[in-house]
Order: sequence, then C-alpha cells, then structure tokens
Amino acid sequence: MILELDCGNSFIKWRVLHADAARLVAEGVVDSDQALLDSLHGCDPLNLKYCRLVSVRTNEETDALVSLLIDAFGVTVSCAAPAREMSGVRNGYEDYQRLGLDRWLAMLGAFHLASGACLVLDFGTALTADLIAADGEHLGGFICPGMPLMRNQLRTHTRRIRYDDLAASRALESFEPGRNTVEAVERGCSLMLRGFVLTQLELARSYWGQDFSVFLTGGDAGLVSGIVPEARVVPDLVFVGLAMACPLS
Ligand SMILES: Nc1ncnc2c1ncn2[C@@H]1O[C@H](COP(=O)(O)OP(=O)(O)OP(=O)(O)O)[C@@H](O)[C@H]1O
Ligand SMILES: CC(C)(CO)[C@@H](O)C(=O)NCCC(=O)O
Ligand SMILES: [K+]
Repeated sequence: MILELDCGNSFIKWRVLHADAARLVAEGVVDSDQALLDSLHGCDPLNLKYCRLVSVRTNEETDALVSLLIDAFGVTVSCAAPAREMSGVRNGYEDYQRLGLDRWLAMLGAFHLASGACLVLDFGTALTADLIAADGEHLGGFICPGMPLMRNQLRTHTRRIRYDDLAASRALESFEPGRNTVEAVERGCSLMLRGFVLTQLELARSYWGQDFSVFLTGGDAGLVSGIVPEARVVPDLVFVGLAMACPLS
C-alpha cells in the first residue's frame, strides 16, 4: 500500500492507496505528526511499503516526520522536490526552488487534467492563485491570507471579536449584511475570498479569453465554488500532482 501525505502549514492531509494506486483504502486530515501516527495505527492493519509526500514545512520538520514514518512503518519515502520543468509545465519563478511545492504539484495536476491553459486556486491557510498558459508556461501567481488567517488576525488584533466555530459555519448560510459580529466577520472575509477569485478570473480572461479551465482545491474551496460554476472542484489536486512528481519506480 502507498501512503500519500500533503503537509500544509496547519494540517496534514493523508490517504492510503492500494498498491495498484487505484483503490482508496483510508484517508483523513490531522493537525500533528502524532495524530497522523495515531490515525494510521487506528486503521485496519495497513501493509505500507511506500510513502510519497509533499511538504511546505521547514526541512527540519519534514525530516522529523520522515524519520517517524520510517521507524513506525519501515516505508520507503519519496519527497516531492522543486523542478524547473516537469510534465510539460515550466516553473515561472525567478528562483524555481522558492515556489511552494503544494502550488507546483497542484499546477502539474491541473495542467495534466486540463491539457490547456488553467487558473489554479488553492484555499488553505494561505490562498494562492497560479496561472499556466496552454503551452505549459507558468506565468506566476499570487499569495494572500486564506480564511483561517483572515479570521484569526481579526480575533487576535481586536478585543471584541470572539465567537466559536459552530457560530462561524452558521453565519455562512447567507451573504446578507451581518447583524452580529460573527456574521459580519465571516461574511466579510468570505467576500474578500470571492473578490479575489473574481479578480483572478478577469486576469485569466485578459490573457486567454474564455479558453481556460479553473481548478479549485483546498479546505475552503466550497466557500467560493458557487460563484465559479464552471470551475472543477478537485480536493485531491495536490495528490494528483504528487503521483506525477513521485512515480513508483
Ligand atoms: N475536512 C477538513 N479538514 C480540515 N480543514 C477543513 C476541512 N474542511 C474544510 N476545512 C477548512 O479548510 C481550511 C484549511 O485548508 P487546508 O487543509 O487546505 O490547508 P492547510 O493545511 O491549513 O494549509 P496549506 O495551505 O498550508 O495546505 C480551514 O479553514 C478549515 O476550516
Ligand atoms: C504559499 C503557501 C504557504 C501555500 O501553502 C506555500 O506554497 C508556501 O509556503 N510557498 C512558499 C512561498 C512561495 O510559494 O512563493
Ligand atoms: K495547500
């Protein structure tokens, strides 16, 4: 079996595939290395042979996780690495090694699925946009605070903004002007996400007219999918790219 990991800034997304890579055995989202080990030990016995992972954490943190996995499961670990060019996509950064590997893999996955120009939007801790032209040239992208960062900055830097997660998810049932703090903040931040998305769509149209695909991924993609009905919501887009960057051979 193959263990796949997407180690983001807040969460580790994991899944276990059967050796033929076709069948999903188990999956989850955890907030620490230990929680990952607990989840994997809690599964029906897993016959893990191989692990591929992408991390945007520090090398020290990533190395520590790799050691834990080798000790616990004896897996062979392959980590996605930066590349100037792969699977027809050319990294557009001045220094290709600086481009976040989650962005890079999402781009590889999107370009593979679209076989044409694409706009890739990832709604995680950070919100990122990347534009890839039909010839595979990465034009570059944008990084801004995602929903968790926007909301936490407001909570941290104001004295009277306090509310719980349940109230937050209820507040997002509508986008009318908020009549209490939680509605005002949650709807306000969601509208910032939406405004960003609409601006990205305009930019993509200015390059490619109507001739491009839009991909949405990341935990908060659902907050904006309604305003881009033509978009493909692909929660495992990073994993699609991960399999391309770390083939089993
Ligand atoms: N099943 C889920 N598990 C975790 N977070 C979820 C889930 N569904 C939605 N979310 C929301 O998704 C956001 C986190 O997104 P995601 O897990 O893609 O990124 P991350 O690991 O925090 O960051 P990164 O961008 O570094 O990968 C949070 O706002 C969280 O509330
Ligand atoms: C932007 C994030 C945090 C998104 O997860 C990640 O891709 C990252 O840490 N990138 C490095 C900086 C960059 O991409 O320019
Ligand atoms: K991510």
